[in-house]
Amino acid sequence: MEEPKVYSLSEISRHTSNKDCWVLIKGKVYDVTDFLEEHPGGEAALLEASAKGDATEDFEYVGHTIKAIRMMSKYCIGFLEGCDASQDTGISGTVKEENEWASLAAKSKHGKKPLVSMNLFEYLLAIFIFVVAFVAWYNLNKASS
Ligand code: HEM
Repeated sequence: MEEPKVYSLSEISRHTSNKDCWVLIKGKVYDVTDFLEEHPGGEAALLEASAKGDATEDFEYVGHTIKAIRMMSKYCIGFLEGCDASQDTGISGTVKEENEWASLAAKSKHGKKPLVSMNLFEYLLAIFIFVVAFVAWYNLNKASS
């Protein structure tokens, strides 16, 4: 099997243009030149992250989906020297889920709470208030007839 290529930081820092763009994420080096135009987060985000030296923080801050993580292997060209190539870079643990229906249902696009959101205690309290109100209404009705 072919040995993974190992690059120094100074070598990686020579590839920061839109004609030749590498990004370093969690010790892995990605040649994203062909992906610049397709990147849903825009070309500028990748170029800026590339110029920064280590794009890990920016990449994680965005919170890429599993779909994006799967795409990455296609662009991986090697490792930063000193990084253990056999080690799991752990990127998958830092991303948001691909299927975001559950979280979208829980909060709106702007991070606001949904209009109706109750926990068990609130449910029981609502039922209790309803029962008390019903009993009071029933007793009042009975007394007046
Ligand atoms: C090989 C590396 C990368 C790949 C394959 C990749 C792929 C993707 C994909 C598929 C998306 C669409 C949303 C998703 O599925 O998560 C996305 C969104 C985005 N990416 Fe990347 N990305 C990479 C690196 C980076 C880096 C280094 C940055 C630096 C800031 C970045 C910034 C963004 C931003 C800002 C968005 C838009 C997020 C949004 O609108 O919610 N990406 N990327």
